[in-house]
Amino acid sequence: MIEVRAPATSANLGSGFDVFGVALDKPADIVRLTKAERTSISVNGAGAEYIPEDPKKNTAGEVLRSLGVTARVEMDKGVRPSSGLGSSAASAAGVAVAANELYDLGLSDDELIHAAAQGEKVVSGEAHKDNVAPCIAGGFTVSDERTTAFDADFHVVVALPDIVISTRDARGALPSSVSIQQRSETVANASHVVAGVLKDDVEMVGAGMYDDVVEEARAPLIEGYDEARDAALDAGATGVTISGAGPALLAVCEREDKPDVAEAFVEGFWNAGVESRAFQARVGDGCQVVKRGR
Ligand SMILES: Nc1ncnc2c1ncn2[C@@H]1O[C@H](COP(=O)(O)OP(=O)(O)O)[C@@H](O)[C@H]1O
Ligand SMILES: N[C@@H](CCOP(=O)(O)O)C(=O)O
Repeated sequence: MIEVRAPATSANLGSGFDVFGVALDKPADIVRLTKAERTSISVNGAGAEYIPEDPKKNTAGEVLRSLGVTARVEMDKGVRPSSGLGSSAASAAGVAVAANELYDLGLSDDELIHAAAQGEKVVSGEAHKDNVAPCIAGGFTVSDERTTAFDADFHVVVALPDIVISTRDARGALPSSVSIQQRSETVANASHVVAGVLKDDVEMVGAGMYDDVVEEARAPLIEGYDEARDAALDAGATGVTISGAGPALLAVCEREDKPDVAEAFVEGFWNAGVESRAFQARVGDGCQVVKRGR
């Protein structure tokens, strides 16, 4: 038996749509794998009632199939599904890492990320790596065919409004093309995010997260987005963006501003008539094997 802690992740970071992602220090899933002749999945915890146990419909089942192994999978969900915090990715990544250990597959992080992304395809229709990559590698990651991981530990606040948005629906809201000017603005902003991570400059990271393509298309799906975003920026956030496909919002800020930003997020959504909760976090490590047994 292998037990893995798989962290929540926040993908995109605005200008890095489908490419950037960060692992968060909390919340997390716990996945437990035991060798078995056929794959079975049991789910409990946050939003378990919305998560299929059919291996063909659960990200974990597709990951095991793509690795050519079977196992009994027990999931304790700490990452609420359809919130924009990589819930489906946490299961996919956690199971990939656990299977690698359980069957001594000797796979690299890039190979595990590829396998986990096949799981994401079951759910959102596309094998995007920007959740599973930071979930496996930890820190801040830049992913296309390959993944580059960076140590990062900047502070964030996450606001979770009482809204549900599936990644598949949010991807359907995107424009089919962008202008040359939008392309160059996005490349510039995304470059500032990477530079800010490398220079440990939270102002630069926050400013670089600005995006007027994906964010503009998805903001209408999140009631209270404008009020919450403006309130968080006024309270000291250096940048605010939709976390993944939403509805969660992610603010980057200095450590000392986290309580004010969290309070501002909730007040901003409240003023728009939307219940929400906010939690303080920071960029953290990737999947970790927490238990080995028979
Ligand atoms: N192991 C899993 N964990 C969470 N969601 C899963 C899993 N397998 C399949 N799903 C489906 O994926 C959806 C959540 O994924 P998604 O819409 O991408 O949101 P997010 O990954 O941000 O939580 C849920 O509707 C759920 O039915
Ligand atoms: N790049 C993807 C990220 C989805 O993240 P999730 O946490 O909402 O699953 C997208 O924006 O569609």
